[in-house]
Amino acid sequence: MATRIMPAPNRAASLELIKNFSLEMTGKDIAALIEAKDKIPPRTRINVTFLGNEDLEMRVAAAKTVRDLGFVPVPHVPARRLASKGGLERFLRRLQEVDATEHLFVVGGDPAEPEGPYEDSLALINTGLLQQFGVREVGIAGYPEGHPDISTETLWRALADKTAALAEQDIDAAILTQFAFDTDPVADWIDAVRSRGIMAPIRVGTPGPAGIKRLLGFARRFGVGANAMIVKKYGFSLANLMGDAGPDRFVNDLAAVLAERAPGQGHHLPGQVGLHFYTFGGLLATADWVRHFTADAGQAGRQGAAH
Ligand SMILES: NC(=O)C1=CN([C@@H]2O[C@H](COP(=O)(O)OP(=O)(O)OC[C@H]3O[C@@H](n4cnc5c(N)ncnc54)[C@H](O)[C@@H]3O)[C@@H](O)[C@H]2O)C=CC1
Ligand SMILES: Nc1nc(=O)c2c([nH]1)NC[C@@H]1CN(c3ccc(C(=O)N[C@@H](CCC(=O)O)C(=O)O)cc3)CN21
Repeated sequence: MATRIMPAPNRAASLELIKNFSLEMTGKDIAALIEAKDKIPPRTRINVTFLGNEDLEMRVAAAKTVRDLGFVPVPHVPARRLASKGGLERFLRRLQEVDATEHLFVVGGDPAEPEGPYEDSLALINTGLLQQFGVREVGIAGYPEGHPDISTETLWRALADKTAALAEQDIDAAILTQFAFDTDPVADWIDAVRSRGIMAPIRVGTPGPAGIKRLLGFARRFGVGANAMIVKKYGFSLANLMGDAGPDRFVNDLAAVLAERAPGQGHHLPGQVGLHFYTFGGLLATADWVRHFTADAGQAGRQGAAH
């Protein structure tokens, strides 16, 4: 694929894309969140992962801390990691006790085989339990670059089934994507989602600023494409594996590409698109990066207006 010339940054579009961003933390990032709290706008949505290396108390404590600090908790509920219906109800009840069930992210879960009764996130949505625990919006996963273990056809069918199931239960849906380093697949995937009549808000998974080796490590761990051309386009070179890389180019390029894709040129309106930052253990660095990027884009916009 010829390397597309990246469009000039469109500051207004970048500001539009980054406002109402969401963040992700793990159950081990409570101290980091407390340290970063003054750098994060009030009512920012903060996802709390449910990985194999935390326990129930940590996950509930993290969700409680998010709510207590004035942000909106979005706990992850990975279907395959729940051992029983009772376990799911216990988790949802504990989250409701700390006012953290309004927004959930319901995801399959990385285990190759389910550890309990739920094969996938649709099965969990179809239990009908979510409304009983006050759930108002469910985030579901999207894959602009596909998934290493799941066929693209299966992913499209799952996306359609989940959004339909949530609509039937009168629960709002939001699509949260796997992170990426290349904007072309993301813009094309957004077009494909809208062409299927799925209009749910999309939050594009974006790598927070982190060490290049760490970013590539997570890319490999989660099956995210990161070949030499793409990481160069993102802004770091495989030759130089030291130092940090931030998503400046990714955010500016995606915003500009989406702004260029006016309807009528064979594209669909992108609809509501925002950014979800995977902090990769760098919550404060990500919060700082967002503040500086937003200030710079705003300032450049004002200067531009001044010319
Ligand atoms: N932030 C996070 O925690 C994220 C996690 N993921 C991972 O992506 C995978 C799929 O999640 P969803 O899109 O919610 O799928 P899903 O639960 O909607 O399932 C879609 C289809 O893929 C199959 N499937 C689900 N998880 C699988 C797995 N681990 N291995 C093989 N097949 C699987 C299901 O049987 C179903 O047919 C999960 O492993 C999930 O943990 C994806 C994105 C973000
Ligand atoms: N397939 C898939 N599974 C996932 O679990 C997953 C994705 N994709 N996409 C992106 C997010 C990001 N995820 C993570 C998971 C762990 C850390 C992390 O910082 N782990 C550190 C510290 C230990 C901890 O906090 O758990 C580590 O070194 O593992 C970050 C992001 C989970 N997510």
